[in-house]
Amino acid sequence: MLVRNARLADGRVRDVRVEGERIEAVGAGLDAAGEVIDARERLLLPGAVDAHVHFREPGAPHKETWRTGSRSAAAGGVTTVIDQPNTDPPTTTGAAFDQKELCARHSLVDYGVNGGVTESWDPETLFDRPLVALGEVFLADSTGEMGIDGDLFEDAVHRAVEAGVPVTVHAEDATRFDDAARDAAGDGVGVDAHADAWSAYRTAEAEIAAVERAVEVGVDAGARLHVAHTSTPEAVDLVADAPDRVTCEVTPHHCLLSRADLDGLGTYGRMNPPLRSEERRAALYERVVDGRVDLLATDHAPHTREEKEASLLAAPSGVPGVETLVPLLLAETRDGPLTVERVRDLTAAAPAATFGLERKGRIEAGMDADLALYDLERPRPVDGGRLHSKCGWTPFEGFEGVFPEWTTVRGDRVYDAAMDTFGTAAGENVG
Ligand SMILES: NC(=O)N[C@@H](CC(=O)O)C(=O)O
Ligand SMILES: [Zn+2]
Ligand SMILES: [Zn+2]
Repeated sequence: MLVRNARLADGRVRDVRVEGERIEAVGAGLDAAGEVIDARERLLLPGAVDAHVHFREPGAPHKETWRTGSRSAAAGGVTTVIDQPNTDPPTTTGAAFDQKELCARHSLVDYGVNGGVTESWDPETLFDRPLVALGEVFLADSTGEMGIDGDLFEDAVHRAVEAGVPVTVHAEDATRFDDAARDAAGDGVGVDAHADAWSAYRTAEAEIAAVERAVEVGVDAGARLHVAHTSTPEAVDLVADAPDRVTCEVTPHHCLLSRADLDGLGTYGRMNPPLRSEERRAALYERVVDGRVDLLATDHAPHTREEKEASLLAAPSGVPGVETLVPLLLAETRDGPLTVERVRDLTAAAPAATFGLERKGRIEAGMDADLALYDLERPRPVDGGRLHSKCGWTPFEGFEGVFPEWTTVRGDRVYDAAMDTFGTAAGENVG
C-alpha cells in the first residue's frame, strides 16, 4: 500500500509506503506497491497510544467491552491502548492477567495490559506475565476500591524495579481529603447534582502531597515512575523537577474542563482526580503546551448514563475519552496555542517511548503502519450519540473535534469514517 501526498505533522508532504505490517519507506515520489491511497495533502499522524484506558472486561461489560472500547479508539485515531487493572477480578495475579488477556483478544487495536497491587496481589505470578507497567497503583480509593497504604506501595515499587517494569501511580492522599465538603453535596441527581462538592472534597493538596511522596519513593528505589492523570500544575512541576525517569500524563478533561463546567455536567463531571479551578486548569494546559508535561492520556473510564443518574455520592467516578483525545487536541491547534507537532508527540511518540513500545508512535521506516488521516479544515461538533463507546455520552458534547477519515493498525484498515465501518483485524499484545 502507498499513501501518496500525505502532509506530515511538520508540514512536509511525503509518500508513505507500507509493506505488510510495517512502514517500509517515507519519501517524495515513491513508487507504488499495490493499492494507492491519495491523501490529498491531508494530515497523516502516527496512530495515538493511549496509555490509560479502562475497558471494563472482565467484570463490567455493561459499561464497555474490548470490542466497543477498541472501536471507539480506532474511530478516534488511537491504535494502541494500555488497560488498567481495576477490573473484576482485579489484574493482581498471573491468572487474572491471563483472564484479561483472553478478553483483550477481541480488541481491534493493539493493546497492553497492566498489573495491579492490592493486599492480596501475587507478585510472583504477576511479574511472570508481559506487563507493560505495574499500575495504575491506587494510593487512594477510586473505582474498584483498590487503594493501598504507603508500605505496600514502597514494597510494590521495589519489586517492580527488580522486575524491570515501570510503575504508574494514581496519586491522591485520602488523609488530605475534605470530608465535610463532600458531605455538603446535597441530594440533586445527575446533571442537577452539586458536583463542585467533589472538587472541594478531593483537594488539590491531596494530589500534590501524594505526588511528592510517590516521586520520593520512586527516585529512592531507582524506579521508572509514571504519575497518572496529574490535574494540578504543582504536581506537574514536582515531576518536571525530578530525574527524567519520572514522567507524568495529563488528560484532555483536565486541560479543557474546570470546576466552572460542573454546573452543566453534574455527576457526569465526577472523576478522580476531580476537575480543578479555572486558574489551575489554565496553568496545567500551559504546561502541556510548553513541554513540562510528558504525555497525554485519557483515563477513558466509561460508566452508563443510568449509573451516572444518581446523587453525587452514589454516582461512580470517571468519564469516557479515548475517541475524543486526538480530535479535541487537533481542533485546539486551529486557534489555540498547541501545534500539530506537539499533539503528535504528546499522543504518540512520547507514550510509546515512555512505555518502551519500540515500533509504535512514529511515521518512519521500520515502524508499525499505525496511521490516521485527518482533514484539519473539517472540524465537527462532538456528539455523544455518534461516538462508539458503549456508554453513549461524553463530557465534551458540542466541543469542536477533528476526527480521522480512516485509521490503520499494522497496515490493516480498522476504521473508515465515510461508511462509519470497522475492520475485522485482531489487535496484538504489545507487552
Ligand atoms: N478516574 C476515575 O474517576 N475513574 C477510573 C479509575 C481511576 O483512574 O481512578 C475508573 O476506572 O472508573
Ligand atoms: Zn486513577
Ligand atoms: Zn484510571
